[in-house]
Amino acid sequence: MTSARRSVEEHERHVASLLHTLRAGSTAQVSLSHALHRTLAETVVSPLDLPSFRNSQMDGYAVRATEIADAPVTLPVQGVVAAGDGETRLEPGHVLKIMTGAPIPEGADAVVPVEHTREAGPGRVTVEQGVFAGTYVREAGSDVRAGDMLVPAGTVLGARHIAALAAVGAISVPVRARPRVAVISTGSELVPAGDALAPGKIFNSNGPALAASAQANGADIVVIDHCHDDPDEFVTMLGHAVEVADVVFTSGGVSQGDFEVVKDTLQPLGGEFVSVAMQPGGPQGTAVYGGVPILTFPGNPVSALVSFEVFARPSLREAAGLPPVTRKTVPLTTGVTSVAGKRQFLRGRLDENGVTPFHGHGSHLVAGLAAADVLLDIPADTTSLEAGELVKVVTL
Ligand SMILES: Nc1nc2c(c(=O)[nH]1)N[C@H]1C(S)=C(S)[C@@H](COP(=O)(O)OP(=O)(O)OC[C@H]3O[C@@H](n4cnc5c(N)ncnc54)[C@H](O)[C@@H]3O)O[C@H]1N2
Ligand code: MOO
Repeated sequence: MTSARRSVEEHERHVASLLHTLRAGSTAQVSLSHALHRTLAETVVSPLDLPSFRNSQMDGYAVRATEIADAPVTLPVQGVVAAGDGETRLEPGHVLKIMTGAPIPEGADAVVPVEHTREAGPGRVTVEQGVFAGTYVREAGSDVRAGDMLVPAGTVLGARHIAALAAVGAISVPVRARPRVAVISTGSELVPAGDALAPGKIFNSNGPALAASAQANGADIVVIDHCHDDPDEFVTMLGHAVEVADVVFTSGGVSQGDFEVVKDTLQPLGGEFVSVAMQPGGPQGTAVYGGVPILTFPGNPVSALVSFEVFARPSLREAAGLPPVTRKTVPLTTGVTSVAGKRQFLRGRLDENGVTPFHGHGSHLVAGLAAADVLLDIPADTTSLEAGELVKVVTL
């Protein structure tokens, strides 16, 4: 029998302490092409000035501003400087045609855009407007200086950070290691996609869903397996999983039936199986096997995902260096009722008017789960809320 009743908060603390091993904070060096969405483990300092040399912001003519102060002025064109060219020198009394990104010739101090000039016969141009020194010149180091911070530690790398890192020539970056997760779905009724659905059988949805949830929260999936209600098979599978994973998530086999493979195997080995005062996700278990923490989630698909959300997601995100999930407080569009003494996690949809809870509460409603974009978190001591009252929601 289930041994004890726990509040959600107590079980959260218990799981968090069990998963402290994930927070060792190891780092990995990954190539920049694999760094998207990873968390930077150390601050990256720019190894060079950006721009690394003075260059033109416009296609036009490099000039000495004092020589065109009385524009319109016609001057000989000394030549052309393209992007990628090396250093050049502007002779006094001349202009140099210049392209965007090309190095500003020594002696020049401004660029006149081509639109403000006109050709004045072979090799000559008339500059129609004067410019101040510095106009359309991108100074070396005006973006970042060598030795200054480019991207701080703890940044979850997006395309914009990759742009800055690539611009200074970074080949690889130090990132927080991803927690390695094993997912084992249990149940003799389960068949994998592609197999025939014989009478009494169902497709395994928890395995792919838990794996996707873990990946979405910074984890690498190292095992995804399915086990029949067979303790020997389960022990063998678990043994393989703990060799390669930092944490194992199981689903199913934890309540009060005759074939509770997870509970029946792990309880005699010191696993704790409790009833948590929440709905869905009441039957929960934890164990340590081969030194690796195991979280055993209930089998109903909604219960499994809500369990992940409440108990696993915070620790996984912390281990991966991802920011904590934020909760919003929003008004209800319709009233809700709730069971006294249990924290309810209702599925719902959020829009500009507030959150609309779904009315079917069954934990097997997996298609309904797909239609939800938030979970409403109704406190254990609340039994009803009116439309317009505020509730906490967490984005799925
Ligand atoms: N007498 C009692 N019966 C039940 C209780 C209880 O307190 N007393 N609790 C109910 C609640 S609440 C839940 S949640 C479930 C949890 O049961 P298990 O964790 O043992 O899960 P199973 O019995 O293996 O499966 C439950 C349900 O979910 C389906 N399932 C399981 N795994 C998958 C999967 N990978 N993909 C899709 N669907 C899955 C399974 O076929 C069952 O329909 O127990 C209640 N019973
Ligand atoms: O916890 Mo069960 O999750 O209510 O269906």
